[in-house]
Amino acid sequence: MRVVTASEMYAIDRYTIQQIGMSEESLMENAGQAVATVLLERIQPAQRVAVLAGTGNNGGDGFVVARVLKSYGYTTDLWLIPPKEKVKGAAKKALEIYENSGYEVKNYIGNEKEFIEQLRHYDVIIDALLGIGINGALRSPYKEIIEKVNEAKELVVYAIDVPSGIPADGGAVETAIQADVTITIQYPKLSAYTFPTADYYGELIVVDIGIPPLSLEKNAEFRRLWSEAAVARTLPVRKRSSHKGTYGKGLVIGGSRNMTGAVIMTAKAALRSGAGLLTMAVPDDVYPVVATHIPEVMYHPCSSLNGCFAGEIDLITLDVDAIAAGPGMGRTMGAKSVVQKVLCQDVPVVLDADALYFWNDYVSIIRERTEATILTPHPGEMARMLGVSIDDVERDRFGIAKQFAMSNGVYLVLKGPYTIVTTPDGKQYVNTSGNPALAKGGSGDVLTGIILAFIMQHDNIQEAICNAVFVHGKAADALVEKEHSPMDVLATDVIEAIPQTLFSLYKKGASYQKQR
Ligand SMILES: NC(=O)C1=CN([C@@H]2O[C@H](COP(=O)(O)OP(=O)(O)OC[C@H]3O[C@@H](n4cnc5c(N)ncnc54)[C@H](O)[C@@H]3O)[C@@H](O)[C@H]2O)[C@@H](O)CC1
Ligand SMILES: Nc1ncnc2c1ncn2[C@@H]1O[C@H](COP(=O)(O)OP(=O)(O)O)[C@@H](O)[C@H]1O
Ligand SMILES: [K+]
Repeated sequence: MRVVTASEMYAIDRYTIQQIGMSEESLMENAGQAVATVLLERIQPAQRVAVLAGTGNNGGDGFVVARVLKSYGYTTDLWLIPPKEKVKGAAKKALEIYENSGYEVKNYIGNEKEFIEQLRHYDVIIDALLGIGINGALRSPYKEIIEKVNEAKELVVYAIDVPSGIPADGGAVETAIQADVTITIQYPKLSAYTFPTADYYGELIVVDIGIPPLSLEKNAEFRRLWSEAAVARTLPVRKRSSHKGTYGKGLVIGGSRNMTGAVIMTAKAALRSGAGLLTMAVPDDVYPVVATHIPEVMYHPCSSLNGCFAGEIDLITLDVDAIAAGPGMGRTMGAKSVVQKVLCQDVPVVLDADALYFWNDYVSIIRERTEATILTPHPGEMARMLGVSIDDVERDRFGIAKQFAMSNGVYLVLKGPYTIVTTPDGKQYVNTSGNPALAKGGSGDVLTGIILAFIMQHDNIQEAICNAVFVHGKAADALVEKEHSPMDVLATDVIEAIPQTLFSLYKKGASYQKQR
């Protein structure tokens, strides 16, 4: 499933109309019919429905929906919010068809009191007020209407395309429809995967209105959801002839006197995710503490300074296939020196947490690297690396991630709900698993371990990273689906949930894997 911006959606519509030859009216009819098909499955015939329609084409979709619901015998009122003469183009045509079918329009203007009075008699509201064409702050009377609808908590609200009032590409929200369900036309918009806008969507359903894929290819950047089916299809299959070396010799670098747990979790997660051989490089001051935890791992104690890395690490002797550095490493000159040495190795490198702290001192080395560099900042780390505020990052997660990954030639994992993986050539993948149980210290360390293990086992780095991010979130989902609340989950629980998550994904992919 691809994800688009508002301007891409307009370009797609234009191309479909002008180059492919479908009429705007037929697209609107398809949109309204597709939305109505979903509604007919969900709304009970006894429920009273109000369709609230605005000036633009979102309102146009609403006219089609109201006509279909009425023709199926549903008790439906169509409330037209603007004066009728403001409705233009395809929407005007859809309104004419509605009226020619013998159906009545209720005008909001002049009947504001009746509208408010009626509101409490409805069961269902179809929000066709504003779509992706919203511009600036909400104007009257939309603001008041939306506030009234939101106040009526017993109403079930279905929004068409986007909840009216939210910016389609994401950003700050002042007033917007709080939908129970949003039925999005053809492709989900960015705002469904950024916050605070995503909170207004409720359940998201995407309906196809028959736009040919060529219109998308010609007019939209590559941005897609990475879902369970994609993971099941791309998880690597272990060959019967394989041995531990087949699945990579990984190195996890981290730990310091104040933070011994992070690196242990990274290493455990890597082993649970299939790393063939794993070595942990830790400051020798903390080695005795760390070494008691994982019998399967090998150790490479490094010289310490005050419980942290002194700066030396013998990477030549270690001879590894991939490295993850950062968890619990501390922000010392010694740690910086170790990371610089790591970046000079010709193997894929994952940098997380403290290894991102001296970003400006690494940029020039990273840009020269030929093997993959994978950075996994959370929004706070991303903001610091860019010298902007966290709000700036959150407002434009997709844009910022793309610009950063392309200009530095890195794979960027911008974490958070709907983690975005961006490749060095700017392709973007939105993760669909995970829940707030992961909002706890240590979650990121676990993810780093899964990524390390997966990049050693997949042939394709993008698939490896996207699958790792998905498995991490899915493990947390599995925990809260049974036995755990979102409050009590520990990062170590997430590691323990990796086996069942991989088991279920492998089962789902089994039929596909047999065919290969
Ligand atoms: N071919 C197409 O373009 C299709 C469009 N579709 C629908 O059309 C929608 C986009 O249509 P439009 O471009 O007409 O945009 P909207 O339906 O979002 O309406 C924009 C209009 O709303 C008013 N408006 C804008 N900002 C406002 C504000 N802050 N406060 C109050 N009023 C404001 C203005 O009159 C503006 O012209 C999509 O979201 C989708 O629902 C679908 O029918 C499918 C086909
Ligand atoms: N509300 C949430 N929904 C989904 N995933 C989340 C949520 N909060 C955090 N996560 C995930 O948990 C991880 C947290 O990483 P990070 O902030 O680096 O944690 P830490 O540094 O404490 O290990 C990321 O993978 C992030 O995507
Ligand atoms: K809407």
